[in-house]
Amino acid sequence: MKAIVKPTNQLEGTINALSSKNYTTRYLLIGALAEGTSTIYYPAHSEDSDAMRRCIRDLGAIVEEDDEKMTIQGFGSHPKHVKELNVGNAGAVLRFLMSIAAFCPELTFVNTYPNSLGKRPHDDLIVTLQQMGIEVEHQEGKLPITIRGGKPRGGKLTVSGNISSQFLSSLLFMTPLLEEDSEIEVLHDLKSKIIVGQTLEVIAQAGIHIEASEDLMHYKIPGRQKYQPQKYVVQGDYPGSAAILAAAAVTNSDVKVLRLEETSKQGEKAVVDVLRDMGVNLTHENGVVHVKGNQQLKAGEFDGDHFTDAVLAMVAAAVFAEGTSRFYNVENLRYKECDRITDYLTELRKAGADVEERQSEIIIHGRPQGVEGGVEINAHYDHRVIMALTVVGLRSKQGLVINDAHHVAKSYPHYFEHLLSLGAQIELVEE
Ligand SMILES: O=C(O)C1=C[C@@H](OP(=O)(O)O)[C@@H](O)[C@H](O)C1
Ligand SMILES: C=C(OP(=O)(O)O)C(=O)O
Repeated sequence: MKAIVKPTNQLEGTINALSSKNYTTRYLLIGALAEGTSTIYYPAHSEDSDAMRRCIRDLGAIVEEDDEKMTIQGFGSHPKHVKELNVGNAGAVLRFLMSIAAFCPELTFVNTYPNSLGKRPHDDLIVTLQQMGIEVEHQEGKLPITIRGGKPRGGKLTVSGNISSQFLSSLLFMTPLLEEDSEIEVLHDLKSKIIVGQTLEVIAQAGIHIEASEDLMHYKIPGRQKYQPQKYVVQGDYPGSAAILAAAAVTNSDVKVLRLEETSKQGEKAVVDVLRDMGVNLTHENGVVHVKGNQQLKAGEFDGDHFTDAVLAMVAAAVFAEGTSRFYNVENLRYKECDRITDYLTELRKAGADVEERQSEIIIHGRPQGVEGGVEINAHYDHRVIMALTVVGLRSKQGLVINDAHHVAKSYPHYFEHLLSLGAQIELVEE
């Protein structure tokens, strides 16, 4: 699908935020790891959450659903001994399930997105699985990956947090099910640290006990624990909503996004403060973010690691700010669906933005008068590139054509529909 994004001066209306992808994948997983029936209310429906649902089904969970909820009858620590799993393009799903695969005799994760997930590194988790006595066959740390498990060992484990927090989260989900107690030490830095809080939150909801140090770098995990089946309610998704809020910020707008809890543990909640710092007129009360955009933004400097999945949307807003903005501590954006620094900036430059990259920084010299546009954008298989470039297109002089825009469905299948309902000028062309 192609998205033809036309200059749009005004956005107005109210939308319900999509359901959180990251909570949905987590609840599906811990539902599968429980023995008994768990219920998830308002689960996300996206390619990534569907990938987790499909994989836990393949591994033996029984999943039923209606319009409002899903029920999952889990397999506990005894997944079905399947030979192959296809996680699509979902990094978190792959990495979370690589540890669970250690309970299977031989399981191969296939490579169906060679140009996206197929390029992402998983070495840091492979090293830890090997510490547990698991044999892993891989292509220099990349897919396809075969895990020969059976009886993973606990004990003293280390994992690097330099590239991704998903490796640590994966181990936190799995180690409580081991026979032995475990201790995990995180080596180097821990990127996207904030999202580990979501992992610990949902694990605790399922009655699992983990002792975490305050800096989230050390963990003590008693073995032989059982996930309890529970009822979970999925909150609204900040990373996806960040793009809608950015679109409202760069246009003349009166836009409300509902279901965005002020008390959420999602790091991307920070976008409310980021936009406020950029001078955007907004309020956040009773789960509603209300933006009254007037196209006047000012530049700022932000530690992007706190809101990793919303950095691209905030950069898109900064393209139209007065002055030079800097998003620092974002090197691990290079290891996501595409290189979200080099690839994203290539597309922004085509659109007419004035941007610079460092190894771990994005610098934007704002153009409050707008950018030229009038070009075709390569989506690089990345939903967040698509969403962010759409924001830029709305404020461009000649619009933008975003190729392969269907990849938006990785996290936010209704993104364009939501923008259209707010009055955005977008034409979708099936190819
Ligand atoms: O744990 C998770 O569900 C996620 C962790 C983050 O990845 P990194 O830890 O690789 O930054 C985030 O970007 C991703 O969308 C989801
Ligand atoms: C990076 C993302 O997801 P994942 O790592 O799970 O593929 C994302 O949703 O932006």
